[in-house]
Amino acid sequence: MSTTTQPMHPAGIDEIAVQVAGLKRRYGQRTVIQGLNLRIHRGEFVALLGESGCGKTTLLRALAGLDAIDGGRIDGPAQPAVVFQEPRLIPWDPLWRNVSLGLDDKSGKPLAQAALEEVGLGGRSEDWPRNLSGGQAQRVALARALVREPRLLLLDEPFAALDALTRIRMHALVRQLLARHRPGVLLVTHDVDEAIVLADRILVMRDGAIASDHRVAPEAAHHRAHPAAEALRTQLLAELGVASADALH
Ligand SMILES: Nc1ncnc2c1ncn2[C@@H]1O[C@H](COP(=O)(O)OP(=O)(O)OP(=O)(O)O)[C@@H](O)[C@H]1O
Repeated sequence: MSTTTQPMHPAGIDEIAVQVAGLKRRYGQRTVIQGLNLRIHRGEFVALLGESGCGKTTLLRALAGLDAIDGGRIDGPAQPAVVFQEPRLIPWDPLWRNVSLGLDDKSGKPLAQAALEEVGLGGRSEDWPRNLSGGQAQRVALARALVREPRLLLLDEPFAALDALTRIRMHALVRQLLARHRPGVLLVTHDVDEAIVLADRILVMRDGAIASDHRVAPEAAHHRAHPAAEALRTQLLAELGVASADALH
């Protein structure tokens, strides 16, 4: 069973970050995405859940312009910002240069320094990627993504490789950063609780399309044990084919 509702986006936000209509993507004879529709506004945080292999990364790569599409339309920025599971930093460039990649050095360096400051690494701009922890490296990747004030930010499981405490700190940081920069965000994750904590809307992908679209009530995002969070978690796990009791183990 799925609940396909068209939730309201937060008040005052009407600029579209990306709009997808009738998207189709094939690998050889195999159709992975078929007739997918999606709209994300600026300032809106959308999480995408779905069983392994359902096509989440394929969708993200299409939105990122990394892969061609076989049908439909994507109306959005040609080069949105992307953060992957691994930070993908250039080892022989200091942090500021990693963050200002593609910008010219003169204007890029102060922008990169300000972005590093924002992610709590203000004193480290001349340092090297090899000297960073996993969480710090991922903060540099976030700074690099936000330094150009993107209209659309794509996050492909960016916190999956981090330990639980670092992940919680990253969630708080991401919320702060996004409140300031207000891109539209699409987060691919396997973590139902991460989706509830971070997202305004949660989409479940199935059979190559968006099967359901859930608005996250603010009280559910702020309190894990709130009945609204419990109800949404149970609903999402059921849609993903996992009983809630199994998810605890
Ligand atoms: N380059 C490729 N060539 C052929 N098939 C591919 C390719 N990339 C992905 N696929 C197939 O497309 C389907 C969707 O893959 P995708 O990586 O988008 O799934 P996913 O939902 O992101 O999975 P996961 O949650 O496990 O990361 C899978 O069946 C996969 O085998």
